[in-house]
Amino acid sequence: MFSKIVAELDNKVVRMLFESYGIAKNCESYLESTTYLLRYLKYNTPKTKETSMVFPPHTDKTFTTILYQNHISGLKVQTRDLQWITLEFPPSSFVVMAGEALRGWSNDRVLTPIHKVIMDINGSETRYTMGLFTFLKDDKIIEVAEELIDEEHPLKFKPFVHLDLIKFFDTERGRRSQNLVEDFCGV
Ligand SMILES: O=C(O)CCC(=O)C(=O)O
Ligand SMILES: [Fe+2]
Repeated sequence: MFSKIVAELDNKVVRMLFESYGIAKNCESYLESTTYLLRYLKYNTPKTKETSMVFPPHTDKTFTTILYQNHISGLKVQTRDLQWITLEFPPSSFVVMAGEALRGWSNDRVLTPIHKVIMDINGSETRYTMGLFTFLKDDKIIEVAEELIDEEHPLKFKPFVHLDLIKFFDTERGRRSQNLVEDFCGV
């Protein structure tokens, strides 16, 4: 039930995104090809400062990620100008984050932020999160729409299949990459 409601929220956000770029016509084929993964995470309070980073910095390899947490915060996100900000979001709200595949789809207009989880060493409560992770299944081609290409934004990425991006991440070069989509399918 939870995942159904959050998947509906995801679909709404994705529709808004496509509409905002004037390419609503492409949206349904993406939504039809979307597959979802729900994950629960539990973070105990750290015993020492060294163990307070309970999820190291990373980007999600998804199309979109939606996170829901209990009343214990800890998610930190890096902005475009490399500042770390702590996201405080109450249990009645969700965070939507762009994954690497969405960065590719958007011709690098949408930021796929590096994020991490740091638990307060003075805290006494467990943090729980639920994440809904979306992926484009099978051989659905993720392709930059012409509307997203202009002089200021020349085409940056060749068409790709999401699973191939994930397979690339699973290689030595992929894991070391600081710029996953570019290294995988940069023009
Ligand atoms: O628990 C969180 O707030 C973040 C989890 C996360 O970044 C992930 O599962 O990829
Ligand atoms: Fe993440």
